[in-house]
Amino acid sequence: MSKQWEHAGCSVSLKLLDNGIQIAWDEEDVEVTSWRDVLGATAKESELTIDLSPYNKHGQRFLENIVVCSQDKALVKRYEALICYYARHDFINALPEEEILTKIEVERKCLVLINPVGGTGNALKMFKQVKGIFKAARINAIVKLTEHAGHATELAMELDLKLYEFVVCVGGDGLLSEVVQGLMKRKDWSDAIQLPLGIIPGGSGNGLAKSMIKHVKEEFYPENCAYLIVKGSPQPIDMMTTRNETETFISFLSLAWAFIADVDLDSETYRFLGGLRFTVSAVAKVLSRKRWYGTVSYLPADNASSVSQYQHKDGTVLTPNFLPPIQKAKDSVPKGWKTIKGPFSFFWATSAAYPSSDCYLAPQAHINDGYIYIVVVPENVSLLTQAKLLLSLETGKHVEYPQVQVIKTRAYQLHRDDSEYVSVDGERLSGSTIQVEIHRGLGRIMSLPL
Ligand SMILES: Nc1ncnc2c1ncn2[C@@H]1O[C@H](COP(=O)(O)OP(=O)(O)OP(=O)(O)O)[C@@H](O)[C@H]1O
Repeated sequence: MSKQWEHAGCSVSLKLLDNGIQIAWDEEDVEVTSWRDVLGATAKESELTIDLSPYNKHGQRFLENIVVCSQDKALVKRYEALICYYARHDFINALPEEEILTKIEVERKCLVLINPVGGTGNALKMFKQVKGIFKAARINAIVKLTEHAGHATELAMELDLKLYEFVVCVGGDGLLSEVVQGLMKRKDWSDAIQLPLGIIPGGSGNGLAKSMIKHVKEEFYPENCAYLIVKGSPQPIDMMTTRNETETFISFLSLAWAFIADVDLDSETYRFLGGLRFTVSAVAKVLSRKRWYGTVSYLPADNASSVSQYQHKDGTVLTPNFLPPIQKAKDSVPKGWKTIKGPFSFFWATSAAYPSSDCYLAPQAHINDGYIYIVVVPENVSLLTQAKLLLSLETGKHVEYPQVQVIKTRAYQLHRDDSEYVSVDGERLSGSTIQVEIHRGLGRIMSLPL
């Protein structure tokens, strides 16, 4: 064993293997750190610092480093380049070593938008907690705090798309939604929406961050979300045309009506209660025995297997494939669609498994499977059943109740009394008719393969 390196005063051998970085003190004393936990490396003279992000017993990632030294400075430089490359790329399918070493390293730069008032107002503190992960992965993070509602939309509309590799939102789903609206309002929207986004959960709902982290079997901590961004690559994410008679909105997560939307709205009254406000508002709503009247029509998933990628008409407009013209939607439902009428006890549609971090609403859903999952209870249920259903949302067990229908679709429309609250990715949408159609893989998000 050739020991060209020193670690903590001992001679060691350092090897880059297909399963990770191996440090061996002798034949028996060998330690391998998986490439999955390696973020990068920095050479300084004869010293090589290898930055790692392993996890503790709770699955929370943290920063750690190994420092090794060699008198051979060319070797130190060589290992720096190779480790940085293997930390980002698949080792087995990697380029030959000599090719990696001749590659000119391009600076990785991202824009980080922080909503200082999102959730409990902790987003800035949260970013400070995770920014070392960006540095260790050699990503230059340019930070901007949003100054008012709508600011992220303005920034996304003006953004030079060539400036950043990706844009990270430290805030809730509402902040990411603002960025998406800004990108989609641009003339070059079809290029702009390909700008990869990332999310660190500094809001209240944080549904997208939770859905992504669960898909890749990581635990839901800000550090793990940052890790997912820096170790990840752009992955497709579905987005939805969501429209009423007068406006079109692009959503990526959910539409809540009935019980959930009302609880969300009413909880504002109880803001002084902090995190408890949702529970208090939910209990009050269950006891009120309110039911919601309306009609839901949808295209069954089986009838739509061949299409619903997205189309740009004349290169300018994002055009739905399945939705009927909204003006006629009230009087006729397209052929092959199904309709269910209320009273409803529950209605929540989502394209991700978790529309909110504490609700495992659609266990089957995947953010790029091209489907929307409408979870609906189209009947009156007893107070006890309703309470049980709501309590089982956290674990996803609600889908086992016979009263719960999970409808898989690519397009649907909802008619209901306009005075009733509907929220789309946390934002209010009015109109007595609302139509939604999913566009598979319209956007991109930074993650390990989903
Ligand atoms: N500086 C600011 N002052 C006031 N409002 C802001 C500011 N920056 C952003 N906002 C608004 O805050 C809204 C909500 O933000 P965000 O989504 O980050 O948090 P949240 O609503 O608590 O979380 P979630 O959307 O996950 O439920 C955004 O839609 C945006 O319009």
